[in-house]
Amino acid sequence: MTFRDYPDRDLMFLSVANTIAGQLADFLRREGKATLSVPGGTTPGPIFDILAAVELDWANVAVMLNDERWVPEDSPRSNTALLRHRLLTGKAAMAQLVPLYAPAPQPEDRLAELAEGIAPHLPISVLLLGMGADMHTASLFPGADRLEEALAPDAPVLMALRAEAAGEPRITLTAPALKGAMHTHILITGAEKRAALDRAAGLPPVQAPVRAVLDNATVHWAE
Ligand SMILES: O=C1O[C@H](COP(=O)(O)O)[C@@H](O)[C@H](O)[C@H]1O
Repeated sequence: MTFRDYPDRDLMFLSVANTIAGQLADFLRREGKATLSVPGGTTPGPIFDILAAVELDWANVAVMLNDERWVPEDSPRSNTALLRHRLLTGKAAMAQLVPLYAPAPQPEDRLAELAEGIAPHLPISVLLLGMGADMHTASLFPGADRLEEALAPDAPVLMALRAEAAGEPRITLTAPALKGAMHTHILITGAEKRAALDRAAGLPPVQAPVRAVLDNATVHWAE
């Protein structure tokens, strides 16, 4: 793991967005396409704002979420809505959204077709992850009903999980899909998450799911 701390959040957002844009540009130059996978939640919005204004061949960038809360897009909890409003706009409006949600009562109802949609866009070129103070990343929550399966090396790319702390049912990329990414960045803010990251480094992934992706990640932190 590489750890970078920043004097303030604005500097961190700018620097991480700049790094991601550079890595995407490299993929586009070498392969003509790239996949960017990103978190939802409260932390990444400013990075999305910066990226949306960057000049890139966005039409050849597939953008997907690492995980989604099983709520319709008009819910304030929808990670897809966040993506549409903050990232897939401006210069990035041409990017291709790979959906992680489709209307249905339960994620299992649409899991197979959503996984099929993701498959052509793997491995992920650039992965940006968030982390909760409980050490969950994507929707791999400690105590989730199928966490051990989702952490296993032979896990399917996408799974539906439920955890008390998660609120609604979740759909999430599993550990092997996340670990297959070519570049991995974890974005965290505040003292509580920094302490959680330190704790996670000494715990097994089943207790601290973020541990599953730490080895090859660059962690970006600002107070
Ligand atoms: O529920 C989620 O939480 C994590 C962390 O979110 P934050 O609000 O603490 O930044 C996020 O990475 C994940 O994508 C999201 O679904």
